[in-house]
Amino acid sequence: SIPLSSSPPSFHPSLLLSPPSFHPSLLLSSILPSLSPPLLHPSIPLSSSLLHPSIPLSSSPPSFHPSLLLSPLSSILPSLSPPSFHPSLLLSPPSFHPSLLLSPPSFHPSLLHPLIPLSSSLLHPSIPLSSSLLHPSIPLSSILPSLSPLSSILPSLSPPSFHPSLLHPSIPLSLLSSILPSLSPPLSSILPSLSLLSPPSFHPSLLLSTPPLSPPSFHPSLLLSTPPLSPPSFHPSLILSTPPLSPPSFHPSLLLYSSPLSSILPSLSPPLCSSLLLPSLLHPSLSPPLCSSLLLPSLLHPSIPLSSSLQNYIPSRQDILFARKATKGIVEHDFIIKKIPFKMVDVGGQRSQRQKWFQCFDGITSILFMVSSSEYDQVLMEDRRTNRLVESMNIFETIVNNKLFLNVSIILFLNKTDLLVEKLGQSDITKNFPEYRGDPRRLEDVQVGFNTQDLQVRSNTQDLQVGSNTQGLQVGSNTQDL
Ligand SMILES: Nc1nc2c(ncn2[C@@H]2O[C@H](COP(=O)(O)OP(=O)(O)OP(=O)(O)O)[C@@H](O)[C@H]2O)c(=O)[nH]1
Ligand SMILES: [Mg+2]
Repeated sequence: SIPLSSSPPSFHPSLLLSPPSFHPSLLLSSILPSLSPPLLHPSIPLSSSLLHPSIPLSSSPPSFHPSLLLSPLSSILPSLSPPSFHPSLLLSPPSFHPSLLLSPPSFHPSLLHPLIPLSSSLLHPSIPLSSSLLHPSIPLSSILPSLSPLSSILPSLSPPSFHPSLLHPSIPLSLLSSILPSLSPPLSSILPSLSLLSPPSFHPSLLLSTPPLSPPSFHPSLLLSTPPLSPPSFHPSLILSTPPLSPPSFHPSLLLYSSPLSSILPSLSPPLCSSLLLPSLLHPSLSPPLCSSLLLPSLLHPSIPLSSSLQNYIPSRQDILFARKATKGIVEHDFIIKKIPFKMVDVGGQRSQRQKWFQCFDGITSILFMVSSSEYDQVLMEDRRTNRLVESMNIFETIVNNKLFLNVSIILFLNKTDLLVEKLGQSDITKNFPEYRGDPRRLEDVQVGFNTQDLQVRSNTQDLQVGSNTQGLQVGSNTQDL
């Protein structure tokens, strides 16, 4: 039902064609019902039996020949709008080969493209993964019973047929991981066989409910493996480590809510809400700037046409607060306070952004260093082995002790106190910081602990002066208090 012409530039059919992961039958079978004209032209003698997953492909090759795709194509070409589709994609030998129809690995994340309805048949005919699974407002627990066949299917599927990508990021894995142990056979017995299938970027250990995955510290970005994602070219296929595809406008960080979603997704418990991956952002019909910064729960349900629900949308203040857009590049803000001009330079904190910092260091008078105090039990998106707070402390230590900044005032903000308060009751800080000696449940203790002997950031010349106030905590630079 979504016109193909609406798809550029984020979607490119070549994504669907790259061997060996693409399987045309999977694609066509899933979109045929919704795309009658122009993709499915009656004059294309592509037999439907070829397209239906329930019919073994092996039975169809005799009746299929690529030339079947060629002749009638000319009649539909005019209706396909470049550049999102080019007939050569269908014709050129490297991209398409009939052998792809015969023995491909059977799943590719491009099949998850929003243009393609995520139907159960798309995944595997026998997996009743309904599209409603994608809607976060529907408790997964009510659907999970129907997932139970997963456990029985896993062993029986031949290796190419099952792929961890069945765990689409839109499915909160933390939910799955809490349920899967109760499945029979247990996940742990399935995992060894998964490891046989795993492409480089996936490791079954990601599925285990060890710290990174257990709520509230689970974050779907952990599924994206350790190699840094290089914005702006994220595509779900990166999860499977196929060569990076480069649609221009998508980055997984766009998907990450750092604010509690519980208020807008009341049926999900807060820890899970805080880190949902939402597929709606993948939809190319979302136009910037909405596409880059906003997510609407109403957009998530596949039955709601994205284009229509967006038409009259005006973001509320709450929507804007919930938005998350990672800073890329260097963003300057000029403003005047009491006739004094200020220039604020905002840089991104992700590892890939840090090499840009040095460009801004000349002539600065002050550094505001932001650290999420609530992330003491979380790991980096770029490197799931590194604790976020440890990473922040290390960078801060480097900055604060750098001779370049001898006369630069430095303010350390430990923000997200609200999340810290929520988290202290649930996640013991001593698990990540055994040297911490205070009361792990007392906010004041933990806040002071960030700055005193336990978690202190020390200068190499003298201890830092530490102050605290009701708003937050400040740490003086090694030359002056602030
Ligand atoms: N709950 C809560 N959320 C906060 C707080 N401060 C910031 N956030 C949220 O944290 C998310 C990340 O904030 P950003 O301003 O994008 O963080 P950043 O440090 O600029 O991130 P980069 O640009 O990637 O370096 C946003 O969704 C903010 O709304 C806070 O004190 N409490
Ligand atoms: Mg930023």
